[in-house]
Amino acid sequence: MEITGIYTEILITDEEGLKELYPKKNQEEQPGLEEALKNANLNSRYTFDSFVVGSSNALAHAACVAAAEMPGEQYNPLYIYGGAGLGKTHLMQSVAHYILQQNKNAKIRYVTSETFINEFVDSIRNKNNISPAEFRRKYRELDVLLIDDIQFLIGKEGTQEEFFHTFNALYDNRKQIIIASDKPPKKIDNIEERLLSRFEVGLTVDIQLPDVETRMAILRKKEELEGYNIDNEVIKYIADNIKSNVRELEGALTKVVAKSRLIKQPVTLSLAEELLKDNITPAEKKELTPKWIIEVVAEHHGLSLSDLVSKRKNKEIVIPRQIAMYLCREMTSIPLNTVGELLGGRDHSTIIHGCDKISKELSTNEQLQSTIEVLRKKISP
Ligand SMILES: Nc1ncnc2c1ncn2[C@@H]1O[C@H](COP(=O)(O)OP(=O)(O)OP(=O)(O)O)[C@@H](O)[C@H]1O
Repeated sequence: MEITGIYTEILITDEEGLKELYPKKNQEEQPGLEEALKNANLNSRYTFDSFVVGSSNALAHAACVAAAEMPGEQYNPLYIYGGAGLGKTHLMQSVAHYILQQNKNAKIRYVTSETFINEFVDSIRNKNNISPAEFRRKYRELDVLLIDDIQFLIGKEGTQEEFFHTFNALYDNRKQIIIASDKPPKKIDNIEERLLSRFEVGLTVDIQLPDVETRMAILRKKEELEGYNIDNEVIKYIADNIKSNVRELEGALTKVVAKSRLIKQPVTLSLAEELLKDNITPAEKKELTPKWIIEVVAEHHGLSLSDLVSKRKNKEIVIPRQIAMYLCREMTSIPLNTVGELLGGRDHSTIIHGCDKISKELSTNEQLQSTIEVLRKKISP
């Protein structure tokens, strides 16, 4: 962390452990395809089959399917934008994978703009035995070009010029171009008008943050692909709490599974709570009021507000209700009568009883300790 500025976790395992963590499932490719994927610089796991479609990415997915079925015909260029870790690379590579499945000899290349820049600069310096002419040929003879993180290329004068000509050569020959970026073309700083107008000839689609149903489906898909077997309550917990992007969502599941295998224990809700307490996406910061606390507690337990304040006395509701009482007492100085009113008109002694019950339980119940810790973070990040 001190050196890279990135929070990194290191997992020490052996070959057997690795096989268990990453079983080779669904990775058998037909002969020749694997090599074609490698030559095109593609990750063989990024396919339409492994991509979960939800409302946040449906349009981008449909556009990619159309581009895969009729490359260069309909949406050219296809420009996909959205935040980090939301599936742009996965989706654009799925198009290439699909095309290669139809024709292993299709000339396809996936590059980040950083690689494009480096290769271009190397060719000018005649490094790696590639001349500028060869560099040009390599890109201008492609059937499909996928270029990721285009925002980093804009403004780099020589490279931008080179890219412009590459773009024109491919476009004029009706070759498919797919571009990914963290922002729409118009929002890229210093983008030249001539490049902007070319990007805008095609289709621009965005990918948004997935909703909770899509997050659940993504976790289920990962579980299926990796051969995990995880309880629904754990999947729901992760989907409810890791909202920032899909990369983190997948990382959370891997972390929980890895830990459970290391300690040779099943994946349980309390293990997930314990491990992920620093990863949960904080709720939007709001004023610290009992109403806010009650809302967060209800949402955390998958209950509606009306359930939490109702007269119902089943355990699934009573415990979260008492947790809400306890947190209101611990985190605010609002009179308990007011808390009682907010919790469905309960009297002072009921609130004291609920708070004391949780306090007592906390001294021995580790799962409750970790729930309270997570809730405190969500309430007051
Ligand atoms: N809808 C989805 N279904 C299945 N997996 C997904 C989905 N969206 C994203 N992923 C997975 O999330 C991870 C991150 O996705 P990806 O690298 O494509 O994001 P990105 O938008 O290109 O991010 P960045 O801008 O940081 O490069 C990948 O492992 C990818 O497979």
